[in-house]
Amino acid sequence: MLYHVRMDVRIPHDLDPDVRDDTIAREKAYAQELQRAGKWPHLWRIAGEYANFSVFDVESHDELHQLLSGLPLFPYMDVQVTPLAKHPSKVD
Ligand SMILES: O=C(O)C[C@H]1C=CC(=O)O1
Repeated sequence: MLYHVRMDVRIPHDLDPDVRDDTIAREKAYAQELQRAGKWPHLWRIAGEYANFSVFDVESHDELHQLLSGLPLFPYMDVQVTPLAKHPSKVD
């Protein structure tokens, strides 16, 4: 199942810089692990924003929720999920 996900990162300005840097480093490692596993096939920066458009390829809503809620930056993100269905005009 494919899901389009928009993540807007909103790290509080008063967060300890060491905590911020560690969280961002752990986020990168986690994101790259999921990409290598084929679960996160698209990750694009939204130009001019601390936000991304992503596509996740997972088995279920529950798996998506588990992966998203495991993001180290999850407490500092607004996340919008859109389930994707096949378009009837798409050429395979
Ligand atoms: O920077 C972001 O868009 C947030 C998040 C998504 C992947 C990652 O490494 O950080």
